[in-house]
Amino acid sequence: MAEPEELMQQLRSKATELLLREEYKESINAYSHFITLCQDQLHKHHEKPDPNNVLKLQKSLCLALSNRAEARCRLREFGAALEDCDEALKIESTHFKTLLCKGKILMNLNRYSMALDCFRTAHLDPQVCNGGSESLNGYLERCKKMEFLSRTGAFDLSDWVLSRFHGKPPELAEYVGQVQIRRSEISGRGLFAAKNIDAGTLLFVSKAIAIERSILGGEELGENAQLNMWKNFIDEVTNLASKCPRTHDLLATLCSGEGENDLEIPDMSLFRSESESSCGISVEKLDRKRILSILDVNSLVENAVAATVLGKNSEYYGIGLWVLACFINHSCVPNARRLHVGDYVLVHASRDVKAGEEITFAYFDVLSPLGERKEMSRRWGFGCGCKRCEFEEGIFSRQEVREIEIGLERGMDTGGTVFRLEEGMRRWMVRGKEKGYLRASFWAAFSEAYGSEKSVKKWSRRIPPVDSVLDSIMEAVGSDERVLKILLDRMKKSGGSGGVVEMEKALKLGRGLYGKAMKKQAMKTLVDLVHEHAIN
Ligand SMILES: C[S@@+](CC[C@H](N)C(=O)[O-])C[C@H]1O[C@@H](n2cnc3c(N)ncnc32)[C@H](O)[C@@H]1O
Repeated sequence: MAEPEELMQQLRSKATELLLREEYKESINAYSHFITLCQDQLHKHHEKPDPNNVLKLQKSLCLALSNRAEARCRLREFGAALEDCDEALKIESTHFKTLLCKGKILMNLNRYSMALDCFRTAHLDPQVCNGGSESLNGYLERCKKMEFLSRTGAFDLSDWVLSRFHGKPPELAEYVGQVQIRRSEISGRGLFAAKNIDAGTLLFVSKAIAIERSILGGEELGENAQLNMWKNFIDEVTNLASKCPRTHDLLATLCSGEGENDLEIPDMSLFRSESESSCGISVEKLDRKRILSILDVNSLVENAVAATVLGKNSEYYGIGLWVLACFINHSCVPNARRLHVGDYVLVHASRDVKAGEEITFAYFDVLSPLGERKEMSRRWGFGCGCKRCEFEEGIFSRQEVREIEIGLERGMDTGGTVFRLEEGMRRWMVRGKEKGYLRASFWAAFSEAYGSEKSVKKWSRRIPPVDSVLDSIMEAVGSDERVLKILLDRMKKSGGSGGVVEMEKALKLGRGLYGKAMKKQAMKTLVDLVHEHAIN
């Protein structure tokens, strides 16, 4: 046997063995060596053609490229893996193994319809009849489902919720609904509703670029453990950005805390599932320092106050990056909430939103007074200038409001506090939504006063009915678990499940909290879980 051929034989066996042993890096090296030799041989044949040998070499090259793509795919080096697949398909356009691998890569990149094309072409291969069909059919079916979901946003979590999160979470896919990125009056860019949207409507579903999770030991996660998580998280994102051009370019669209108002408005197509691997704009290469700043400004904690994590217990803490969610600014009168399911975030309207209105999250607890919110937004690195903060600046500077705050700190009767505040609002001519703002700011007093039987009895003639208070808070700050809990407690105390009107109200709150991805029966189960304190 001629020497190069022998070497090639050895390299091929070694590369295959390493691939089977899941030693992907080493396998890639061996395949790369083999591929170079193969290409050299083919080049030589170009000058002195020997059709039989050329065919054999081309077959070997195609298979080697396909296997290297598989190894690269396992290491999540999707960009390079796709290039290998395309090279292999240039040699043999219907190569079964390559089409299967390319389909899997495209699914990982959320390019479902292109993945579907690959699986459909692979289906035409005669190999399908020789045992390859089972896994292919599995991928084909999964991909069809994901393509449909990403196009329609028809997610339904009902069965999983009804089984109280037993079993695997339902399959999700990335989806972008009626939203647009535009210049924001709040700060930099923001996400906006492209049409009128009612409470509970899904705005988008996004898969995390990366997530780092930990189980809480005791009450909290220790400082060291937190630092460690943070470091691992930055390492993972940096590594992914270096391997995947699309991830890199998506990260490059995010703000790093500087020059926010001069940042470009990215095209929405970049966030749709079928977008190209790279966004095509020339961006400066991100270094670790810049990635760190980007993560600092944009990462989200899964179990934050304005989020619900389904299917996990409360002993759990996770930090992650969901790109489209990074364009949502904060408001103390937010209109959107997020639901975490596996590695996906589902963002929905938490109350009715008008076309052109900015979509906003609560970055921190908005059921707290102005001073506390100011402190929390300072920690985030900005001063919030939303309309509620603007209105409350005037109100909180009043001597009477200061006295109420001090009274509360000193343990003043909460029913009395509510009474004083409601009286004050009448005198200061506070009307409509603004009443909801102030009630939300004094939530601690309102929840205690309306949550205690004794207090309700003592003050019921002098303070407004709980329903109108809860309605106004919900209208101001959207749905919140704590508001729902008070409503459910009242329904229970008034005997059983309460009236139809109250149940409808609870379900409406539920839709604002968890979105419409659940049928009525599943929403009832969720609402029950809230009452049993089993969520968050
Ligand atoms: C996740 S980004 C939001 C999108 C950002 N505006 C952009 O253009 O990329 C978070 C940053 O937006 C700004 N921001 C968000 N909400 C704000 C608010 N209510 N007031 C002032 N700045 C805000 C802050 O600079 C914050 O660090």
